[in-house]
Amino acid sequence: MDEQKVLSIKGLLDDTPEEYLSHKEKYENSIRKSVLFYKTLHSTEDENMSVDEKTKLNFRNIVTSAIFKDNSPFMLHNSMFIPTIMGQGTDEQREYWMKRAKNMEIIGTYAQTELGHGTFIRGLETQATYDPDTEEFVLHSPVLSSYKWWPGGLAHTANYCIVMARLYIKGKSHGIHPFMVQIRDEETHMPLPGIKLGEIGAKLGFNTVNNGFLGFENHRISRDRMLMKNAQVLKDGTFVAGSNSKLTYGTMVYVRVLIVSNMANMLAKAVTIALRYSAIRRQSQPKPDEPEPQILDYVTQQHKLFIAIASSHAFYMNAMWLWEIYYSVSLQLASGKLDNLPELHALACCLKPLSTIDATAMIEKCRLACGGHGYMLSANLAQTYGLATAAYTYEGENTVLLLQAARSLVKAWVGHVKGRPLKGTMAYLAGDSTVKAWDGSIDGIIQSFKVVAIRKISSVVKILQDYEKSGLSPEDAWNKASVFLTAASEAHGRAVLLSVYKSEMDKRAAVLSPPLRKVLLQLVDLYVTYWALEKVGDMLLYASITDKDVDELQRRYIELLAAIRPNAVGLVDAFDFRDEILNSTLGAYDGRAYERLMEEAMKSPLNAEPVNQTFHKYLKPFMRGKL
Ligand SMILES: CCCCCCCCCC/C=C\C/C=C/C(=O)SCCNC(=O)CCNC(=O)[C@H](O)C(C)(C)COP(=O)(O)OP(=O)(O)OC[C@H]1O[C@@H](n2cnc3c(N)ncnc32)[C@H](O)[C@@H]1OP(=O)(O)O
Ligand SMILES: Cc1cc2nc3c(=O)[nH]c(=O)nc-3n(C[C@H](O)[C@H](O)[C@H](O)COP(=O)(O)OP(=O)(O)OC[C@H]3O[C@@H](n4cnc5c(N)ncnc54)[C@H](O)[C@@H]3O)c2cc1C
Repeated sequence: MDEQKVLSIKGLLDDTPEEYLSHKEKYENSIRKSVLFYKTLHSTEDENMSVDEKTKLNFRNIVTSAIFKDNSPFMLHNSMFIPTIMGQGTDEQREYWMKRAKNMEIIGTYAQTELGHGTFIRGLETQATYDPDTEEFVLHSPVLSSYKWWPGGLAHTANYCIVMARLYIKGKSHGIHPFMVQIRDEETHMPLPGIKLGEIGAKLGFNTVNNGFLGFENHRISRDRMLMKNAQVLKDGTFVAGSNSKLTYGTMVYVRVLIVSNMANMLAKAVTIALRYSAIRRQSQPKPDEPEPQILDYVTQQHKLFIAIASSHAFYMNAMWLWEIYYSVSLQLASGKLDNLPELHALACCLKPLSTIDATAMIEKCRLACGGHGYMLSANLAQTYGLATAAYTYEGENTVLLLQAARSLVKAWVGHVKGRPLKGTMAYLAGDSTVKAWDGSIDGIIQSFKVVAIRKISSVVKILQDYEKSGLSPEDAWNKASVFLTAASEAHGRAVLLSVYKSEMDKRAAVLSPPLRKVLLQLVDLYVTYWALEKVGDMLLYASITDKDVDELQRRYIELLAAIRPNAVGLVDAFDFRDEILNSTLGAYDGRAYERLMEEAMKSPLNAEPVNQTFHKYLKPFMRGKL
């Protein structure tokens, strides 16, 4: 069913703006709409759809659920609960649980993070102790810090949950494994015995996702509730290890890839709002005898916004490219071939951080570009920022992931120096690490970014080796060099983002009409030129750019802004967001921002009466000196 039909469903859109609801009302309203939304979508699903098709439809669920201005309490059900069953369950477990989950007979979440640990998965404390006498696992939260904390939908929505817990058999720890746990009665929705559930409280955003906490008091589950695709516990308690303990972390890689495409979507929404508003907003009078210009004609405004359009395209192209790698590695993993998993992990550890760092910063810049009206919640820019900035932290905090990528880059470089061949997205590290003369072409600039990455990686390896020669342990050397390790990962990520965007666009250019090709390639040029100027220090240090070249780059950048200006509104219209999904007084297609701002203002409960009751209760006595 297309968005048109979905969005026309009565009751799906809010009469009372969510901003004026209480924390509890926001959640209850979001449940009401999520149920309406999914019922509508599921009522149209063709039962003959393959699982893959349905999964894609669920992706659309998640994406279109953005109309709630926040994310749905069902978000984790689709984005992690179902993918974990798919990726970590045996065929039999998949068959049973996927049917129930996809029909929404059960609602699930993914509980890994604890009050005391988020990044350090090996430090998780929730226990799953195997009892061979009863063929059960005993789930227990030994201390407060072991309570699951953060999972979306956990507080009041989900009745099942994938719990990542430390497996103990006969007193021995066998690491972290996934367990399917029913947490609420399917009829009464009451928490089951030995299970403590609750909500973690109000947050910067995600306030309808129902993030919760979960504690176990010796809660028993049957043996078949451990998802046993990658490792097994036999009836007698024998532990059968998987081919690679990190396969348990597979859902995280999947979601990190999903996040890159989601950042493309979030940034596209924000720049659509800000750019459309910039086209209708007129301000100041630089030329006395002319009317106030559109603020979009200020080059500083173009500088704030056009890079966001290009970045959304870049993230989308990189996400589609990364999805292809993900699917291919997933097929290889299914046949026991693991050797490309580290590279996929390293790529996700670069692109998820860079896309979330850039998107968060550019969404905030879109808000700032709208002046006072950008500060209104009715503009839906603050909420979009709140959703995007969460992705800096969840699914692997960005610094930690960049350090993970550095781990792979350092290993690859040390291996290369010893003569081991480099492969895949790291093959360029074997390339020439000096730029003879600055080549201001787009391909030349991208090559310079690769040189910057090579030089940063090789120099941070030298720093590590010098620290270790000085007597530091590898761990202390690593920590001491970690600022430059993350810088090396960022440089690698930049080189990947730029080169993939360019190459993916070049592939598509051949089938585009000449006018469309011209505009889209202008965005590629803008993106590459913008980042060369942003990283001009690295270019000066490693890519032999001169001050004359920089001057040329700056002039080219300004010309690109001017060239894109005539198509700017068309470029955001091409994202094709319906007004209901933008959900913004500033970004509506008809450009009636002022009327919409007033309409929304009048919905404030305070405007229901001309004099608020506090005047007579407090103000008047106060002003008469009688308080
Ligand atoms: C409205 C539209 C919405 C659209 C959808 C958008 C997406 C929706 C997302 C839902 C929103 C919110 C939900 C959020 C959920 C969560 O946050 S779930 C919890 C996520 N938590 C994490 O990601 C924890 C991060 N920590 C880690 O990944 C690991 O602990 C870490 C990488 C830090 C490694 O820790 P260490 O203990 O230091 O190291 P070790 O465990 O020994 O591992 C190092 C070793 O293992 C390899 N490795 C690590 N991780 C992986 C992996 N995932 N895959 C493959 N390999 C992995 C690593 O390369 C090292 O290998 P080496 O050979 O030893 O070098
Ligand atoms: C909106 C939101 C939704 C979430 N949803 C879920 C969910 O559904 N399910 C779930 O399981 N979890 C969820 N999480 C939790 C999320 O996965 C964790 O917050 C995340 O993994 C970071 O862990 P942490 O919070 O413990 O931060 P920490 O790891 O404590 O990070 C704090 C600081 O310490 C630094 N740091 C930590 N380790 C290192 C290191 N080794 N080297 C250098 N610096 C380090 C970090 O860089 C950071 O600056 C969610 C979080 C948010 C914000």
